[in-house]
Amino acid sequence: MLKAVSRFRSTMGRCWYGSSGTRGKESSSGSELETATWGGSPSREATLYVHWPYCLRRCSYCNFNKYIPRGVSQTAMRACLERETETLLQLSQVSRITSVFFGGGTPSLAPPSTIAAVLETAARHTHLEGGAEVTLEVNPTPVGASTLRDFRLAGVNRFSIGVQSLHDEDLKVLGRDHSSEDAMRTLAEAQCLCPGRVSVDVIFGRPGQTVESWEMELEELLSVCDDHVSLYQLTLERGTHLFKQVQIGLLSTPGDGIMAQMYDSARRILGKQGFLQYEVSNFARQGAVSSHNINYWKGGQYLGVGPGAHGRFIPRQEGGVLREARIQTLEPDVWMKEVQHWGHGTRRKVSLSHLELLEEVLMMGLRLTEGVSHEHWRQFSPDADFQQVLGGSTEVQELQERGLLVLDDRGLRCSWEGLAVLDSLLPPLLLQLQMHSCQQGALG
Ligand SMILES: C[S@@+](CC[C@H](N)C(=O)[O-])C[C@H]1O[C@@H](n2cnc3c(N)ncnc32)[C@H](O)[C@@H]1O
Ligand SMILES: C[S@@+](CC[C@H](N)C(=O)[O-])C[C@H]1O[C@@H](n2cnc3c(N)ncnc32)[C@H](O)[C@@H]1O
Ligand code: SF4
Repeated sequence: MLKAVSRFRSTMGRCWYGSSGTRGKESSSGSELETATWGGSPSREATLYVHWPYCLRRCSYCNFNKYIPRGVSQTAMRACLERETETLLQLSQVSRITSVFFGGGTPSLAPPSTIAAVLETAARHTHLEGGAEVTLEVNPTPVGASTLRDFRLAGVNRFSIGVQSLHDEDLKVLGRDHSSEDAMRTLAEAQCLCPGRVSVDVIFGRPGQTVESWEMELEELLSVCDDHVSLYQLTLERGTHLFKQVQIGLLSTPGDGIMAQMYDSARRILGKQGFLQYEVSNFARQGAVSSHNINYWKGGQYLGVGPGAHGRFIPRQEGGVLREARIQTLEPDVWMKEVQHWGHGTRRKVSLSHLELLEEVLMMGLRLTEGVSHEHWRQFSPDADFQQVLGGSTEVQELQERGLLVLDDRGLRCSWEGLAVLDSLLPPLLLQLQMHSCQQGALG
């Protein structure tokens, strides 16, 4: 049986936990090939991700990098975020920031002046266009109308609201500290401030949920929401409270078949309401796609600032020519000390080989409904097109014959059915890519 695509972890997770990140080399010995490969894209451009690591409490399902604040110095935190932004901008020699995303944790707990300060720092050192997408993730509880307005004034022009569910009982199980009424109010306030640029995050596959109740809940949400919806299938993360509750039999989550039905019906309902699916978990109408997240899926450069933030960029100031995968120190107090001392809190950096870069382009790009176009692939792989790389694989051909994968004059993409089982399609594709790369190495 085909494995369903994990509609959460790999959706965003691979943006920065790329497999290649753990296999790359710690050195950064460049090669002509890498420079040429990456040279095809506008490498002086990047997006900026800023991680706010604090939350008011821990949701039962979440294993993101977050901490309950105890005596945080807002002044020091702000200074460190500004300093690290400056350092990474200089290191990358990026001249244009095309979007900024404040994620977390709960960045709506940050003082709006801190958000403004980071944006001003970015604008001081690079070209940050007036219309560039600037997203802030918002938890429906702690933020009042005036604060959302303050964030708007600070430069935020897109809000991503963590609604998660419209059922109060389920919100309790998830350990959320807001009600569905709070979520509705926050959503309405956000829509007044940024019409057409408000997104909602919803989790499905919750304990006790049925396909019918999910369909009704989604219909209700779509009657009030704006033009962007992100649907995440609940992932039971080891070490979380929810994981333990399920392990000891206190709660149970729907089985794979039900999860697949929930995903399928959600896609149909969203489609009927005019939402186009543009990625495994993301749907937009009126063209309200998130340009920041699309940059991850299209293999663009990004800088990651703040505790635990991930980045992918070429450190040009150091003479680097290979793209590096970077992760900043996780623990906020330690991260702050490092930034105060060194100007940045990069804990780990590995150079990505050409093959690793291509693997990322494929894994990330196939999450998009449009897939990877020939033109896009050529930017990273000028010497071997899809036919040359994948043509020799009977397994890949079989996926095409079964109608899961499409390779045509537009490029490589998943079919409707294929997108739902993307995790099963990737292994043969990656294997073929690796074999092709080995053959080329042997010939060269
Ligand atoms: C890490 S949170 C940060 C934003 C904000 N603190 C919030 O909770 O809305 C971003 C999104 O990740 C999703 N998420 C986190 N853990 C998840 C899990 N185990 N399974 C599915 N989705 C998850 C939630 O939908 C959440 O909106
Ligand atoms: C799950 S996504 C939700 C995006 C949202 N649905 C939207 O449309 O804007 C956002 C989360 O991914 C994580 N994230 C995104 N980019 C990151 C990066 N570069 N480094 C570390 N975490 C990142 C953060 O935890 C953030 O809260
Ligand atoms: S889901 Fe959001 S609010 Fe809940 S613990 Fe995770 S980051 Fe914090």
